[in-house]
Amino acid sequence: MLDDLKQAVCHANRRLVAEGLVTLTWGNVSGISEDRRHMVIKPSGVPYEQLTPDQMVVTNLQGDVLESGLRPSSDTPTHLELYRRFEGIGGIVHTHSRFATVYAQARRPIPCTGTTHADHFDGPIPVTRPLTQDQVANDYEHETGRAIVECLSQQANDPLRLPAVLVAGHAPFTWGTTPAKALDNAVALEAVAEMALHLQRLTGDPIELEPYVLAKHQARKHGPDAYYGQPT
Ligand SMILES: O=C(CO)[C@@H](O)[C@@H](O)COP(=O)(O)O
Repeated sequence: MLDDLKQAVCHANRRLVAEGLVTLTWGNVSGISEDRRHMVIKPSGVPYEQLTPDQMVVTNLQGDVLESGLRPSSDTPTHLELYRRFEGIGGIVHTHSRFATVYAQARRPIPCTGTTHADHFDGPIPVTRPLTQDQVANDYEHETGRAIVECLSQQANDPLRLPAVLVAGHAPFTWGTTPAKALDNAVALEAVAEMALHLQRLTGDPIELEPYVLAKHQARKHGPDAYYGQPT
């Protein structure tokens, strides 16, 4: 069942290590089936180098495990909240990559300081509201997902044009139309977080990119007349 998706999700999880985005097992990648009835996610706490496609866990969108002898990622309910709310999302990545996590734990958005950011993210990367003690005690991972959904719903931007959020006190989530694209966005997020922090140290304050340069970089890469890269 879902062999191609299991392959893609397993490959993206192993890429977390290759891209330097994870320490120990602090991260996970999932993907959703084309009919949006099933999610495939890595098993919880298994070292990435040991992961194989047949160990990937298949759930329905209510979170019932349909296939695998292993427990799914502890963040499964968070991924599911996002898939249920945003139809365009096909893959999700969670990491504790250092620089993006520093911003999440400082509870500060990552400012859009330059064109590198503008190519990937249509504005600053927002931070979720903190969870209450009750939410953490009773339904932690679902509530994390709900806080992400709420944060995105408050943005004017299309979630696929702003494919990242910082969970307050925790770490980043990114997404894309596929698990591989969600992973690319996690790589880009970490790069822009590192640059923003260095810039802030260098200049005292972050320097925000002019909005018209941001708009141009979004349009040339993602707009109807995009000319960045090759036609697909
Ligand atoms: O965020 C955390 C821990 O703070 C978890 O996402 C991380 O350790 C990965 O957990 P899983 O192995 O996916 O259950």
